[in-house]
Amino acid sequence: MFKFPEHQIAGHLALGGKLGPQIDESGRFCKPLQEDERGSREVAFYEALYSTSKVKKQILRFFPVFYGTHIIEASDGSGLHPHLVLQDVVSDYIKPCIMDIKIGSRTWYPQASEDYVAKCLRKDRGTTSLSLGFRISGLQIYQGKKSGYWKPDRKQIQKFTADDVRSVLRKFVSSNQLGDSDHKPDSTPACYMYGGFSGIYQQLLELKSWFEEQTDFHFNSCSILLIYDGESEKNGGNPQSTIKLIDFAHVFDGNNVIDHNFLGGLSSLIKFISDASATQLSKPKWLDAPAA
Ligand SMILES: Nc1ncnc2c1ncn2[C@@H]1O[C@H](COP(=O)(O)OP(=O)(O)OP(=O)(O)O)[C@@H](O)[C@H]1O
Ligand SMILES: O=P(O)(O)O[C@@H]1[C@@H](O)[C@H](OP(=O)(O)O)[C@@H](OP(=O)(O)O)[C@H](O)[C@H]1OP(=O)(O)O
Repeated sequence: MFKFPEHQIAGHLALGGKLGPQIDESGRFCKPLQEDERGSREVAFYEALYSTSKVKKQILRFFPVFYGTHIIEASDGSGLHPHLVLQDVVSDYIKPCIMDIKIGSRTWYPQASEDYVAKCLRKDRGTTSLSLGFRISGLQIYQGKKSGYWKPDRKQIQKFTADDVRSVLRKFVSSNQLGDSDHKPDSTPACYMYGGFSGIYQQLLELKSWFEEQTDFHFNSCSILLIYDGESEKNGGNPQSTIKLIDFAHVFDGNNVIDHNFLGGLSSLIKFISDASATQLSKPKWLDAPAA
């Protein structure tokens, strides 16, 4: 039984009778193949990723597991349609807090048409892509039982300035995240999410060291998802924060050249995250102390 992914925060949505992703109860995320070259490029990328022995397991864990393609009923009622079958990367989280960050100061690619380049350039200039090397495409933050999720709409997110991005990154890990902009986020638990040996910050550094070497792929217009569990954090449990790369419709052969666009954007994001968590990148001892 397929349903609309309630925790989808960006991209094409199946809402309102449109063609979009669907999930099942076994933890699969089925993304419809776009009928133009974007669909075939994304499949080709996943096949290449898993067939090349060059990509180590340590790096593969930053991608959703790929289960091939499957023909299922499309969400728009148009009948059978091929879908990418992926791991639903948020299905294990009770209250997933998610941020979709599109990496790169340019989202167009050299092979694209003039119209497409112009469309991307407009967006890159109109958002923080050009100035910061990345932009936030979507987010949701769990604020507790009473308030539920803070999930700003697409239009609001597209207007984020560099200062908004700074503040949202802090808010993402704050203990009193409120949608209300007058409220100063308290980023006390930043050390849980961003820092620590296996936190988001360390994972991003690991990913960066791969990008400093890999020349097989150029990741145009891809996103990194930052994910943690808002519920287990509140209960003081293991936060299981993670990063996942997604959206490979514009990935091309790297032709033995470093992907400077992605690497630059990723380095900038790391700097912003490091600033957001300020001096709290390593877990202080008092956090390990048993409750009195
Ligand atoms: N494997 C996955 N598991 C869970 N959620 C996912 C997964 N892949 C994507 N998503 C959700 O769907 C959103 C959009 O994903 P994606 O960018 O792949 O779609 P798209 O329609 O190609 O986007 P765009 O229109 O930006 O090109 C993500 O922000 C995330 O919320
Ligand atoms: O509609 P398309 O052709 O699939 O292009 C989408 C585009 O509509 C979407 O913009 P928006 O609807 O969110 O404003 C782009 O997302 P961003 O806002 O993150 O730029 C998608 O990236 C476009 O898809 P693509 O990248 O394949 O051209």
